Amino acid sequence: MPASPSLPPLIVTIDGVAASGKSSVSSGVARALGVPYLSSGLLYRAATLLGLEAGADLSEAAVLEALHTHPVRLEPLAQGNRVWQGERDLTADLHSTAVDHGVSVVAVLPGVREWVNAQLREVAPPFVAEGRDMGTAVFPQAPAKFYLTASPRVRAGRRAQERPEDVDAIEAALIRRDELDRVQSAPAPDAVVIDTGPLDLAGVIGAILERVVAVDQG
Ligand SMILES: Nc1ncnc2c1ncn2[C@@H]1O[C@H](COP(=O)(O)OP(=O)(O)OP(=O)(O)O)[C@@H](O)[C@H]1O
Ligand SMILES: Nc1ccn([C@@H]2O[C@H](COP(=O)(O)O)[C@@H](O)[C@H]2O)c(=O)n1
Repeated sequence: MPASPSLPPLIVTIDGVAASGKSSVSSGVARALGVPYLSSGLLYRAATLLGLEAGADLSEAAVLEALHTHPVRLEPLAQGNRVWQGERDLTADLHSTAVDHGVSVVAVLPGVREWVNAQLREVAPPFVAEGRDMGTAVFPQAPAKFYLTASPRVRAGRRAQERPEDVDAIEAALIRRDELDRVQSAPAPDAVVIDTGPLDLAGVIGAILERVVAVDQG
């Protein structure tokens, strides 16, 4: 009997708009599958933090110089990613208001996108990759792609439970970030789009796992 062809190690991509649940859902899916997940957003945030700390403008040259001088690396754990600069753990500083405001400006710089994509492509699959363009630009070959959405109000309401900020201000900031990120945030044509508004976290994770298992079994 001929040997059955072996399937390539699985890549699952989970893209979506800001605060749609990408990291919580990716962590849940990754833990269920026993694989790591990769947060591309944390790398864009780290590039922004280094650019801000360098004190210069957030120009491409300044940000790339900062990344070159102080190399950072992603630690892609299933329970939550961390970003390191040598022995310094940057993770807790990556969701500040200053980084939130600057990140979309840094993320459109082509050299920064190349830097992030190269870091992600160095990781050997299987894994879950989350962000905006995982299923389109970075891992277009992935056999299982998902795109998460929810209304700005729903997303802001969820965020307001994590942060002591006004829900209207959070909603306005999310709408601004969605607009600035629009170019790289188009769903892959072969992605399954999930409106997470009516679902709880377990419901979204369950829907994705059901589909992933079907894809993985050929
Ligand atoms: N389906 C859901 N039901 C209820 N709460 C949810 C759901 N999905 C995500 N959340 C909550 O919404 C908040 C935002 O989720 P999360 O941080 O995972 O989103 P994200 O897309 O990774 O955000 P960002 O784009 O800012 O990195 C978290 O508090 C999370 O627990
Ligand atoms: N694939 C990606 C991922 C992220 N970005 C940019 O980074 C910002 C922060 O990402 P979060 O996932 O933490 O929301 C996001 O607003 C984008 O500007 C990106 O461009 N591509």
